Amino acid sequence: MSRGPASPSGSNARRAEGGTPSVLQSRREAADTQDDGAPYRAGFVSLVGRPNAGKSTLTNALVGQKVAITSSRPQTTRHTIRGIVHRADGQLILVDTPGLHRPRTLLGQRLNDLVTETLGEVDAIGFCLPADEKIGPGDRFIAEKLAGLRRRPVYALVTKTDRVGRDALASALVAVESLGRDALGGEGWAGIVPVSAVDGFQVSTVADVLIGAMPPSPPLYPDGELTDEPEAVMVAELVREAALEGVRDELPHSLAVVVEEILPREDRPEDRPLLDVRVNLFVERSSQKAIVIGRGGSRLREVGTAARKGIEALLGTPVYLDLHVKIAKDWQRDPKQLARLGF
Ligand SMILES: Nc1nc2c(ncn2[C@@H]2O[C@H](COP(=O)(O)OP(=O)(O)OP(=O)(O)O)[C@@H](O)[C@H]2O)c(=O)[nH]1
Repeated sequence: MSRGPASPSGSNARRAEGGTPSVLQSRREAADTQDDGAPYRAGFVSLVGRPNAGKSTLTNALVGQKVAITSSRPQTTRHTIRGIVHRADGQLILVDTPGLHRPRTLLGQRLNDLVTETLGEVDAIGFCLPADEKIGPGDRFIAEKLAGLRRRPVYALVTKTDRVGRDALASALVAVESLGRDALGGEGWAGIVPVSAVDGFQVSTVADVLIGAMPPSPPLYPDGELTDEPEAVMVAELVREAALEGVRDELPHSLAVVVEEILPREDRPEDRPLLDVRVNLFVERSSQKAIVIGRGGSRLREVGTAARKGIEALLGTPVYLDLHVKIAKDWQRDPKQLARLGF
């Protein structure tokens, strides 16, 4: 099973384009126009920034729904997670990258490679710089990397403005502007937008600016599809594998697994995080439910233990796994149920 992040031209993007591998080329051939004559725009955006800069929180605020795992501990986002912003005038596919940092370990080097790879494919980049922290060597390192990708517009998003007063924000903006001129050369940033994902200040302005930077294109994803979260897909696979272990003949295709929620448990000490993972297993008949659960729940406990180990290894965090077995009668023959189960 692949554990790498999905790239912006990954499986779902291809699906939305009817199987064409090159999303970036084919979509430009058929752009729609809105009533006011302005073209509909759609494309890929990557939010970068050092660990804890607020990338995941801003992704959630833009999408309007919790999609990424946020935490006050740095480096929680190991995989690229996408959220999709649907608006009347365009669509943004957000690629949330892990904290870009100076490579110290092999994993760090791998992460940096992934980030650079991702950035090579997007249409615009939002560089998150927290308003309440001084610009440091980590930020300069990232800015220099971005300078190597000059073709993409880079917007400075000055995050967490709710944490500072007016004067401090003004000085932060001045510092960010000069970082852009020094590191990127020329006119520096394509734009600077102060934003707070917590109180909502200018979140829609960030979306306006980024949509304006996208190429004219028809929507790349169907409306309502908010996220293509590789974690959820992989978690579902791990549970499905564990649930089918030893009973494949009895439950050939009758098992659908849906990840309802992956959320960090609140009120945990910073050094002991816990993820709550809630998963539903759908079978077609009560006889199949009995097989999955086993005598006195013994089999379901084994399934839970096996799946939990895999999920913890995947996400790198202790996990509380909550499994529920439900009957969805004849789900394989019912289009409505199939849609609900993600088929
Ligand atoms: N007050 C305030 N806090 C914020 C804001 N945005 C993020 N935070 C907090 O800053 C911390 C880091 O935010 P994340 O969104 O997880 O940061 P990230 O850049 O995705 O971090 P990594 O996954 O480590 O790269 C969390 O504790 C957030 O709650 C904001 O606009 N205002």
